[in-house]
Amino acid sequence: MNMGIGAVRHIIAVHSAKGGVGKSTLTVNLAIALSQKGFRVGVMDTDIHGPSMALMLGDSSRPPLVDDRKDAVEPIQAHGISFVSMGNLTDERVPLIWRGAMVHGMIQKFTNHVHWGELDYLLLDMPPGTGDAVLTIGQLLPISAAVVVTTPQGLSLTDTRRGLHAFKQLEIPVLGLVENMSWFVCDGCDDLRYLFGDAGGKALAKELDLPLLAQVPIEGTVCEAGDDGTPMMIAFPESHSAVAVRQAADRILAELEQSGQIAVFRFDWREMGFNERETEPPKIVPADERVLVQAVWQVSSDELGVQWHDGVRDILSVRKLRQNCPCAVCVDEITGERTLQQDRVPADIRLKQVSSVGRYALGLVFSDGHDSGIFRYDRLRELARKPSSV
Ligand SMILES: Nc1ncnc2c1ncn2[C@@H]1O[C@H](COP(=O)(O)OP(=O)(O)OP(=O)(O)O)[C@@H](O)[C@H]1O
Repeated sequence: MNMGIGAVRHIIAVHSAKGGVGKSTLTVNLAIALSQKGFRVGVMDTDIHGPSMALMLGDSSRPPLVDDRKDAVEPIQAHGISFVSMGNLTDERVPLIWRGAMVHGMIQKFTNHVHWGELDYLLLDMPPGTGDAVLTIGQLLPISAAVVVTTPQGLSLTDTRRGLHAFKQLEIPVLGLVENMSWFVCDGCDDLRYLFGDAGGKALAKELDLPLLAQVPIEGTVCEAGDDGTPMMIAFPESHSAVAVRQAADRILAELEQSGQIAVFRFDWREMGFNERETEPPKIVPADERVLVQAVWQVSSDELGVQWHDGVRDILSVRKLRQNCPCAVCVDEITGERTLQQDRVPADIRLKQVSSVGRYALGLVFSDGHDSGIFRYDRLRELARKPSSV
């Protein structure tokens, strides 16, 4: 994916339906486990209301500006990974009570104004729960896949299901569950003891039809290392929890490979001037041929070009797009009937803005001010093949 600045191959969301289950701890340690395998890894702390990355990675400094630019910063480098967190921009002890719109703005800043450079994996420490913030992030970023963290005591089927439903809506595949604080080693006898029996995580995974990627033990060293700013993958690389996190990282890579998941590129542009018709897409085509949409470009003032994964190119008239807007204002949600009167769409309608929505759609803003249409790629392709009347 092309981020505002830099290129990221895969974005992986680490999520939990409930707070306090160790999602941030696992995000950081998974990121380090992946970097120890030789990958270039970044972490974006999207848990804006409760950022903990700066503390866990032991660096609360401000991100440095890129050269002499005022609008771009470098991510902070710590323990072999890059990261940004609100914890580097505000005092972590001050809770942020922000409205959704500001969360949206901050994610855009973390995406467009951070010089991530070339990354193999960008891990997102997601906000807990299944609220708006998760949907917003899923729509703003082309997330390749998600990993769900739970604990034996947090094994709430209903909550986890709700979380999974949000990912399904966003067409983000879930690679599996990681059960944290699942077991411990008995001090006296070295036996493994499961806090609530070893079947909990397995049963939940079975119930949800997801792989159980790892069961991470509860260990004092995890907490200690997190509080000290040196994550346990570095401070205690031979601990039971480090071994389990390495196993989770291996499984994530394997599941990602097996599921055939691919990185999707991100784009966001406003109306631009042009002198001639551009029938060739610009050279922003990712190498992977499975990417559903390889390029989107402005062919002329009233045409949009799309190049698909199979090399097929379509040129869609902007007026036809506006006439076929699928939003609830233009189509009756219950009957499915089009309420927008086709002939009322001006002949000279233009596009003001085009952006990718998550990994599945285009968001279009038209010159008549209409901005609520989300055009799914599959429907767009169908539309391109419909006779041009409507
Ligand atoms: N396996 C573990 N063993 C011991 N302590 C752990 C383990 N995992 C996490 N912790 C501790 O549990 C606490 C909560 O962890 P963390 O902040 O990662 O949770 P979270 O799910 O990200 O929370 P939030 O919902 O606030 O974002 C921290 O003090 C952390 O050190």
